[in-house]
Amino acid sequence: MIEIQNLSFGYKKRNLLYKNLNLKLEVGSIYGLLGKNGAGKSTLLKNFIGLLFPTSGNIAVNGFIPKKRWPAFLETIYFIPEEVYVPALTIDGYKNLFAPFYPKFNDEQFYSYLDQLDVKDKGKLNSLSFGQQKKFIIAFALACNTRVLLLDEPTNGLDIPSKIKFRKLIASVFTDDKLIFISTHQIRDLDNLIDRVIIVDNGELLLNASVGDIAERLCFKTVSELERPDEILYSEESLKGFSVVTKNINAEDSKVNLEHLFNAITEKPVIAKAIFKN
Ligand SMILES: Nc1ncnc2c1ncn2[C@@H]1O[C@H](COP(=O)(O)OP(=O)(O)OP(=O)(O)O)[C@@H](O)[C@H]1O
Repeated sequence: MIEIQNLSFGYKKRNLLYKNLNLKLEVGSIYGLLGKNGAGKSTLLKNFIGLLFPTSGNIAVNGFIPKKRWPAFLETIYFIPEEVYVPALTIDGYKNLFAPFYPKFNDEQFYSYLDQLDVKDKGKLNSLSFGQQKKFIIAFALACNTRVLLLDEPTNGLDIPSKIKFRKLIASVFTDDKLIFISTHQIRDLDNLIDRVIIVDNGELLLNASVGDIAERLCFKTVSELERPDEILYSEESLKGFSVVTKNINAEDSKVNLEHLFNAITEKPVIAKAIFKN
């Protein structure tokens, strides 16, 4: 579990990126953190893992204060940064060196995930391509079986088949006692994977809601004409008319379109906040 109370963070004290952010993330969910370039997604993840420290406020992850970086904390969490680093070691060499830090590391799963992601043993890891290195780290991270898994732009550098395999793998390893937190601006890669959406913009939390809740409060549909513009949070011309996001006044069933949701929330943050209040 991750609990953030009144978090303020800035790379410079006088220029805060986050101001008084409050957020509670529970195990049993796959969260998608969405935000534009520079919105502060990576910064937030680095605060969770203790690579950056809050300017003020508190963060507790699995009951620990991340900035203390106690071994008992670090064995409960795995962070895959956007740019992964692999040393000049073989797959087995890497596993033998780093797996002992994670008590729940599972060898059999590790090799199976490597196989599923099509990562072949070709000598030293640093001679693999960027995408292969990333898939190697994903396989290792999943085999660690940590309670919290933080992934920063995990699909960057992955080809299309690998993105599909990644999604399948995440869905298959997920259990109710885990919290998976995926930050990305490649929204389509999270389709059908996440069950909670968090949107940040300008250091502000604009949305923290389950996909079910979003489908209850908003309606995603195609209309031939834009009849009541004031009820529309977002519209986009499409082949059959307009794809729109509206308030779900008539309790219609619709599938959440993450890309349109993101545009609706970031373009109309005040209206969106009012819709998702309580
Ligand atoms: N080490 C740093 N020193 C100073 N400013 C930084 C540093 N790292 C990031 N920033 C700034 O903080 C802001 C948030 O950056 P961050 O990398 O968290 O955004 P992001 O949402 O992950 O972006 P992207 O989607 O492009 O990866 C940006 O304005 C960035 O320039």
